[in-house]
Amino acid sequence: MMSLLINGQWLAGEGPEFESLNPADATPVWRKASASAAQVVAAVAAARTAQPAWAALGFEPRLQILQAFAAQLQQQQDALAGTISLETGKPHWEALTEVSAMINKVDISIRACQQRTGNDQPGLQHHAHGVMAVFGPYNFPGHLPNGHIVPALLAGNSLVFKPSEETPLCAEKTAELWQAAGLPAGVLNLLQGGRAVGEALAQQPIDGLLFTGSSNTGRLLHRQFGGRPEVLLALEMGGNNPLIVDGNVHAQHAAELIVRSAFISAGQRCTCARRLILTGTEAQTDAIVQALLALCARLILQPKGDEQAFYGPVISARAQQQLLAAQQQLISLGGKALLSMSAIGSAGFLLSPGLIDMTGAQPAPDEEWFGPLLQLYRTPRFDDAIQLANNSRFGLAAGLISDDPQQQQQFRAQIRAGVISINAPTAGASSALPFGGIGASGNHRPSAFYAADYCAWPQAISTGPLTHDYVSPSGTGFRP
Ligand SMILES: NC(=O)C1=CN([C@@H]2O[C@H](COP(=O)(O)OP(=O)(O)OC[C@H]3O[C@@H](n4cnc5c(N)ncnc54)[C@H](O)[C@@H]3O)[C@@H](O)[C@H]2O)C=CC1
Ligand SMILES: O=C(O)CCC(=O)N[C@@H](CCC(=O)O)C(=O)O
Repeated sequence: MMSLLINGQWLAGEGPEFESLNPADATPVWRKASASAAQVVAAVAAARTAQPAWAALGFEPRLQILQAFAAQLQQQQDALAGTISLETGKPHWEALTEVSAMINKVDISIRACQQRTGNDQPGLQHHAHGVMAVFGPYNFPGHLPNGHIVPALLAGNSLVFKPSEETPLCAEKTAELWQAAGLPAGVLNLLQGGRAVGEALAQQPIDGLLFTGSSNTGRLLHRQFGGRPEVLLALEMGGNNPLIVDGNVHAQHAAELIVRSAFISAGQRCTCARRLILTGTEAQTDAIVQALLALCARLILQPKGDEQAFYGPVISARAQQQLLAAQQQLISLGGKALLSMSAIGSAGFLLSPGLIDMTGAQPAPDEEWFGPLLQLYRTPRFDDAIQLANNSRFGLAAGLISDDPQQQQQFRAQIRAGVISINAPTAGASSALPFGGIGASGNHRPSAFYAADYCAWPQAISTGPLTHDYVSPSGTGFRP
């Protein structure tokens, strides 16, 4: 069965078979063969051959193909959302917002490319890097790889896309839409497979690697790229995101923002809040906790991508077990389960939300647990809350819920995170702004609006009239 797209041809993989499952009931969705080492080499060679003509085509014709892709997405919106929902377990309404983000990415990338790396400024032009590899995560199998693919193609690069092994069908459907949009053969190649295929691709003679995924994998890639400074490496990684809440705010409003920050997508967003830090008096923090618990009790959780559900299952049995083990670890460190996260149903990987009070417990590991597990810390003083929030090796997202202008000002000045929110959910970042973290969350190559920057390299041009004046008779340093 055809699983790879190389030089415009759908081919059967020659590596080991693997499958993706529907997280709602653990039934198989996609089962095909991964790419062999030789097919990885062939995909990069196809991209290398196709790239010069793609770059030479010019900005306008490339832009038209991107717009045709957006039109394809528009036409297939419901079907693609169905595939995303099937393979990730997210509710259909949420998968539809993911496809909308993919559509909007095209116009935003065109604006970003013109503003940040346009060729109409005197003395400056930009060139594509050449062949870029794109590695995608499972949580947004459409939108997040698309956030690299669209700007990279617009800039004139050719690509080899290696999606997450959890979501091969989403990638296959997206690649079909690129073909239908008229993208020339070899400009976007698709390789399916897991870690082995990723490692093989990273070792190829590519010009850039655009990665969205976990901090551990990003670090491995960074190590693998040691000694290859000429290869562009853009790493978008995870976070251990704090959300500070001032005890003076309306408890119900705070609870709604906390739930949207921590539990959207079953906590499977890199921007989800992981550490809730409540400041204020005991009575104030108790009121917020009570409102939060009451709201969590009203959450609609469905194993299948139900239209009504707030969130669906986590991606796999392994993820589910890791999250339950993480909760156990927090409890063994002295955490109190105010809401115990537990597996729901006999099939599928649904988890109820968890809230563990870590106040006074031994320090929790500074890890990203990618699911609906929220740690709670109470501290009376706002200064301490900021310190606690910054006490992480990560620096992706951070939130503040407070009406106090002074607290807002202090938060803006002192918080160490690339994506911050004030009285808004931590998740749901804008594509029209830069998106990336500091510390262990990235390598200072933010994506979204700034993706244009890592998709092209600048060339400064000096021009002058061709005269003899450079070596003038009166010029310093020359004999008349
Ligand atoms: N900062 C950001 O923009 C975002 C970050 N993420 C992060 O992604 C993670 C969830 O996604 P996952 O799919 O679990 O990430 P992951 O790191 O397991 O996988 C990402 C990609 O890298 C590949 N890969 C894994 N090991 C590899 C290796 N040794 N060499 C080469 N390639 C390898 C995978 O097959 C996949 O295509 C979370 O940590 C989350 O925070 C997710 C969304 C956005
Ligand atoms: O990449 C963009 O266009 C903007 C960033 C974005 O969409 N972020 C999303 C999802 C990322 C994640 O958390 O996995 C968000 O902030 O919700």
